[in-house]
Amino acid sequence: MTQFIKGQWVPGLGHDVTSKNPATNEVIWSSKTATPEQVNTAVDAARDAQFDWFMLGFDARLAIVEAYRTQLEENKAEIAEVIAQETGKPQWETATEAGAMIGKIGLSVAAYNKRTGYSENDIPAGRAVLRHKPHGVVAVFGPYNFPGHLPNGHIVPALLAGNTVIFKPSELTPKVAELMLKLWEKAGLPVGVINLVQGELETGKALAAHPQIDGLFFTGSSRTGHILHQQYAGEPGKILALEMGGNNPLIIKGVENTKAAVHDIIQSAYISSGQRCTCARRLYVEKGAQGDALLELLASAVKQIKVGAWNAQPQPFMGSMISEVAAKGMVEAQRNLLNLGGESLVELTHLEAGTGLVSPGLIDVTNVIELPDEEYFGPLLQVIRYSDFDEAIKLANSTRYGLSAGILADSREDYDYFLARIRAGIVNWNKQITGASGAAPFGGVGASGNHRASAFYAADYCSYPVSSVEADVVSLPANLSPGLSL
Ligand SMILES: NC(=O)C1=CN([C@@H]2O[C@H](COP(=O)(O)OP(=O)(O)OC[C@H]3O[C@@H](n4cnc5c(N)ncnc54)[C@H](O)[C@@H]3O)[C@@H](O)[C@H]2O)C=CC1
Ligand SMILES: O=C(O)CCC(=O)N[C@@H](CCC(=O)O)C(=O)O
Repeated sequence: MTQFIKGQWVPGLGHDVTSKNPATNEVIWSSKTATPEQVNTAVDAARDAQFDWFMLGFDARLAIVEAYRTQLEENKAEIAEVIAQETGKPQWETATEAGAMIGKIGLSVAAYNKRTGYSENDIPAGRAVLRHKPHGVVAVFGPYNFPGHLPNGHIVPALLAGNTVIFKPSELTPKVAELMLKLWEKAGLPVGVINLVQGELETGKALAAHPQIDGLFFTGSSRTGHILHQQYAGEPGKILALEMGGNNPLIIKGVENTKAAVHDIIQSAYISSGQRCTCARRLYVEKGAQGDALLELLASAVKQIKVGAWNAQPQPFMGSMISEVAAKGMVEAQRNLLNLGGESLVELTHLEAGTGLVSPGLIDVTNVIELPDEEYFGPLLQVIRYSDFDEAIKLANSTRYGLSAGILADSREDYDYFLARIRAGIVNWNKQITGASGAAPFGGVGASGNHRASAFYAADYCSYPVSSVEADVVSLPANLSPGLSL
């Protein structure tokens, strides 16, 4: 029973699917996909539930969302364990993901009030009132890398605003989604307010193309996001929020504390085995002795990064990648860069056949004439040596993406210069470029998004403003317009 449709757990009527622990290849979940007909039923259920959910009012909706928070708190250890088992991320890391899911409730309430909510201003003989209304029925598509936190970041604000939801998680993380829905059910969510449809492309396509969807909130690859963007062309009435990938640059310039810089680089490029949209992919290091020393220390530290299963003790820094296919994809990406003239500083290797376990890689691509502008979604950092700062910034900006970017530099002037010129939605100074705050907007420009930032600004795409000019009774104005007499 893996689909949650109209308040009932029902079996999928499509084909068989399984989910595996990528560190051991052990099957941890199996089921059948939701068919397009089941997607229709889910959308109908969400439509039937929507007006009553909205009319409950914010406080009553919030009470249910708060009950969900209690469920998250009480089941935090289980959530962290299921995420770890299904994604391969180490437990220390998935504990922070479970914590972020809990934190999302308070942040979403604050964002609802600050970004949307209700306000009024007195005007002559009346008032101007601003309210926000939900779009209606929205679809939420989640990625595999944060299978709890990122869909949660769409679902919670969508529900608070009064929308109803059909959630289509990544086919690689169905077990996490099932657990989330069980917690919503326990929180007492009314029938039809959230529906879960599990499946692959067929399920996703049926949902995205459904005529009764008022909006689609997507976090995933740029490739899929672009398909959805084309699909929604000519549909101005539907809200589409796309949170996509990046080919993120990190520049190093004039840093005294090399060890600290190496730490920030590792946290930027290798956390979550490089499977974060914010991860640094391109590292710009000045030519010369200082840059050489930094790279030497970096290569040595990268070689020492511990990789292991999600539950290994002591805990590794990097867990498994999501699948063996993803691991092989990274080996292939490295091979391509070597063929183009790259020089391996630390080789990325597939550690164990049948698993997603890879060691982190570092590759110097300074001599590659045409560096592919691709997001290699794994632990492979490309190094580019530069001669002057303007060149580094120009190279950093030579991407169609624009999600995150950073500079490690002891000079504030250098940061200001970089900040003014770099094109990205998240720009950090002397901090890792991963681990964005949910109290800030989160989104990129270019091929990284469609200007619908998420996190604190998710409230914005979950409702539309309704402006009213109101008076309690119909009254004649003190002065009539010229040419009128009554
Ligand atoms: N900007 C952001 O906030 C974030 C972006 N990402 C990006 O997500 C990617 C990794 O996640 P993945 O799960 O591989 O993304 P993906 O694009 O493969 O899948 C995302 C979702 O879309 C569905 N889907 C795929 N093709 C579809 C189609 N043609 N029609 C409808 N639905 C379809 C999938 O089943 C899944 O639910 C990376 O590129 C990463 O950078 C990940 C996390 C955060
Ligand atoms: O949505 C939020 O609350 C903040 C955004 C966030 O958590 N970003 C993380 C993960 C994004 C990813 O999947 O790569 C980050 O910046 O590391």
